[in-house]
Amino acid sequence: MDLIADHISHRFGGLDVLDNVSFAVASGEVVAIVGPSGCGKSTLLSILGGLLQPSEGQAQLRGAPPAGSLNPLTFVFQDFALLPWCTVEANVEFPLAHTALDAAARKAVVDDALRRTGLSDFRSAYPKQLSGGMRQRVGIARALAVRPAILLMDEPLSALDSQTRELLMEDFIRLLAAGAMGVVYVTHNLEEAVRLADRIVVLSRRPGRVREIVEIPVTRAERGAIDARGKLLALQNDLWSLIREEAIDAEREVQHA
Ligand SMILES: Nc1ncnc2c1ncn2[C@@H]1O[C@H](COP(=O)(O)OP(=O)(O)OP(=O)(O)O)[C@@H](O)[C@H]1O
Repeated sequence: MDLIADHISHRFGGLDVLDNVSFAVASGEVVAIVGPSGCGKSTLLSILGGLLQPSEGQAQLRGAPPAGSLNPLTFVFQDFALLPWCTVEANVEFPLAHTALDAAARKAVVDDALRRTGLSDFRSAYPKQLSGGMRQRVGIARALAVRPAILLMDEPLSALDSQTRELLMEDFIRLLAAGAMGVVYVTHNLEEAVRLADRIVVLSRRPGRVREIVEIPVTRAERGAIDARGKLLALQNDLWSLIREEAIDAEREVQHA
């Protein structure tokens, strides 16, 4: 199943936030969205996920959802958005509550999501007993439980320290290799973008327009190799040159607001 951003523009009252944004995410593909602060990345993700109706254009899903999918689109948030009074298992099961699955089928789905995220031994723990990285694994397991066609991720690693972020990136690369899930990955972090994405949509300063769509010329499986790392670093520097001036302007604007 593919997700298409089709000429999306959005304004909040008198504030133009997005201007004619178009791109597509095919199944199995990771598309990162980068751009200066306040350029409309989270707004775009909300529109893609159907939480917000755009002023113009549309977000469309094309094709059949994966077998057993309970929801074609699902979100992973920066702050994990877990229910603190529920165990890991109950958090992962939460989105299944209003589905037609019986208890045994729900348990099978939860077990599978916990296994894929390395959480099987933590099923009875509460979020406050877990590190930030483990909490975000719960957020990812909960998203996987609905077997989405497309995962919408808003800065999923930015609340984590750099070592945990590195571990979760490795987990995430493994997880993606196993399936045909498409991903939209909003991030400020250009290193995450070049490590995880197949393509990077670079947005301009607000109102966010597509400045460039950059293809990553190395497969995810090859990105650990030393020469690939050099290529990715060069790409990361190119991306930074592309957005640096606008990032400075956006920063000044935030400070003077
Ligand atoms: N519900 C809303 N009502 C009014 N303005 C909003 C609303 N949501 C966001 N905005 C404004 O829209 C602009 C884009 O916000 P958005 O959060 O989408 O940008 P972003 O690129 O994700 O920002 P950041 O990089 O800082 O996370 C900002 O100026 C923000 O203040």
